[in-house]
Amino acid sequence: MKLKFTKMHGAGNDFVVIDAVNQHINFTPAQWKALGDRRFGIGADQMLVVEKSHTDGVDFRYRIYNADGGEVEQCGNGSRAFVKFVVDKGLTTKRAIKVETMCGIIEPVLESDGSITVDMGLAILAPDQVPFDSSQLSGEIQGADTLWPLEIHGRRTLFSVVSMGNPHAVQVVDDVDTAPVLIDGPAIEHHPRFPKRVNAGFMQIVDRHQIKLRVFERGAGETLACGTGACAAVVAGIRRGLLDTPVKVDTRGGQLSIAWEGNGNAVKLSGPAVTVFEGEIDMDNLTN
Ligand SMILES: N[C@@H](CCC[C@H](N)C(=O)O)C(=O)O
Repeated sequence: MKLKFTKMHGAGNDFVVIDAVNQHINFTPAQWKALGDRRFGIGADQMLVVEKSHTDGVDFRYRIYNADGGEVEQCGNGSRAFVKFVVDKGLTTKRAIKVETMCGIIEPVLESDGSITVDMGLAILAPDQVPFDSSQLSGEIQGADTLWPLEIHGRRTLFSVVSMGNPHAVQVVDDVDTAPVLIDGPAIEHHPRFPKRVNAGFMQIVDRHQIKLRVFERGAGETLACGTGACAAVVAGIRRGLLDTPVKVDTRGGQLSIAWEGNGNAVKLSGPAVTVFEGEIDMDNLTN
């Protein structure tokens, strides 16, 4: 089978985007993994699939597969790429689009200056819904947040746990450039207290409206930017009393902007979405 795809990125978090409105897609996890492979496939942090929604009043369904082939709930940078894709391909003429994801409906808007802002919905803060197993742990209170102590490679590390539909564990570090992201990231991702694994965020506070952030993503490794990771870090930083909305998030691939007015309000994410090239791949040539 020949598959048409578009290669895109949002602040260097890169995607293979597939139109499943006009193509029939039914791939195995091994095929998704093969597509995402940077040597044997196209290469991407995530594969994004654009489908028609069957829910009234909802424009599209958006499915997300990590580079390891697993389907996941949410992808913030991908949601901006998604909007650019459906508008550029003429799949919609709307500028405010309702999109169904595995964890609910998000509402991205293409602004008149071409930038894309996504209403990512509410942050989920109850540990068991992240999901995070906090049994027999005593958390430390900081501001309105509870920090959970976990032992990572013999060091006691304090985490905020936040779900943006997908799970995040955020820690504050002095310097993101020297933080042990590649060493501790896998240990945090697979820590037994996160039953669905977790995305591991390392946040350096620059000032009350700016952070630097690196994220070791579940199922993808360290990426150049993580949209939901940026949302989770800013929510954690505001709850801890370290940040005030809005917050600029500097990642290794570019800058994202996050606004959050506190409990009961949706998290808003803005940032770039870029098309790199279009292609076609013969699925039969993939090694899986
Ligand atoms: N890059 C993403 C998040 C993609 C999913 C994540 N790796 C997970 O497994 O939850 C973003 O921009 O949010």
